[in-house]
Amino acid sequence: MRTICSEDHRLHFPQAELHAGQFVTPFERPSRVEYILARLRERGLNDIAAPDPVAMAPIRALCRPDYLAFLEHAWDEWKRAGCAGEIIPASFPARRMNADRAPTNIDGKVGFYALAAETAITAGTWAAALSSAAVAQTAQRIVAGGARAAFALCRPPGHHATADMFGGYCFINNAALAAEAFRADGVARVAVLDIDFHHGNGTQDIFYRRGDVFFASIHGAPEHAFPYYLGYSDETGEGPGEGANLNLPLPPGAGYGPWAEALDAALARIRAFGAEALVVSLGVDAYKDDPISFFTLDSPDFLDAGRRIGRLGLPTLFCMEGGYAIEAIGVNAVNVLEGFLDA
Ligand SMILES: NCCCCCC(=O)NO
Ligand SMILES: [Zn+2]
Repeated sequence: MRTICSEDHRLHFPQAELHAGQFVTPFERPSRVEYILARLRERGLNDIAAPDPVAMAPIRALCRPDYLAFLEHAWDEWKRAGCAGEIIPASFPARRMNADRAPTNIDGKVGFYALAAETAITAGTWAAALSSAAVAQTAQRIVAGGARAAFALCRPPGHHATADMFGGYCFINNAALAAEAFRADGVARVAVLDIDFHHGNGTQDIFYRRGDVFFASIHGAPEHAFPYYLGYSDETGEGPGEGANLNLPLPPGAGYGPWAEALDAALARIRAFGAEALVVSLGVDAYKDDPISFFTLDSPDFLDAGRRIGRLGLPTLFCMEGGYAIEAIGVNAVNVLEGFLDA
């Protein structure tokens, strides 16, 4: 299995993340990639390459133009406005306010395009987000070209990003880009399976009214887990997308038993949907020692999960999402890949 990874992920490493009322070193940090690369090499998965240059047209097709312009120019505008620190959202369009018009003021614009306050933007964030998108695009082309699977070692992650919002450490939705690329390649029905602990609200939002891309997510119940405001089981899609969205929320403390049942349910629905290609939003924050999550999966469970996904028999693109138990992230992420290859 070929892995695609860009060194430019290092351009995004904010000084701080707002967590539990304190500014802490961000959980989503460059060393995550190092641990995964080390484990890939340790397990003989040495086929690791840099991405092709980013293709902007698919990103422009996925994201709203004003949002992309915001991401590209936010840092310069922020600095021109005399803001001393990194960009952190502070004012949001709240209930019964006008969420359709972006302010001119950069502080207002930041909150307009943000879905949460933990994710800072720095001077290098735009370039890093584009490099992560290029990683997903390049890995998708490998699968579209006939490979059984490929691993897009994306950083920053993407599954919380919508067409017009960033947050949850995400800026551009890499998995959605890959699903759209499969569609553009002529794959009639594509499935996105999100096994990150957190609901992939961005991916859901992007495909919610679409019947050609099936979205399934296993995640911490939204009444207890970020992103909180999407991810309920009664969200089943709208219009042409009715029935093409499957949320499988699980309660605090859920272990591999119920999690694997949810996975099997998702895989059965993906099979019934008739998917011809699969994108896996590969977050491993369902791990028992993850610092910001509440499932209790252990490392061998990720091997079994990979096997179950592999038995679907679809061309599969793995897009790295979350996972913050840094010492274990390599084992857990690569276990999914090895389980898949073993299926
Ligand atoms: N309090 C913010 C939590 C962000 C979670 C990001 C993530 O791992 N998403 O998959
Ligand atoms: Zn996550």
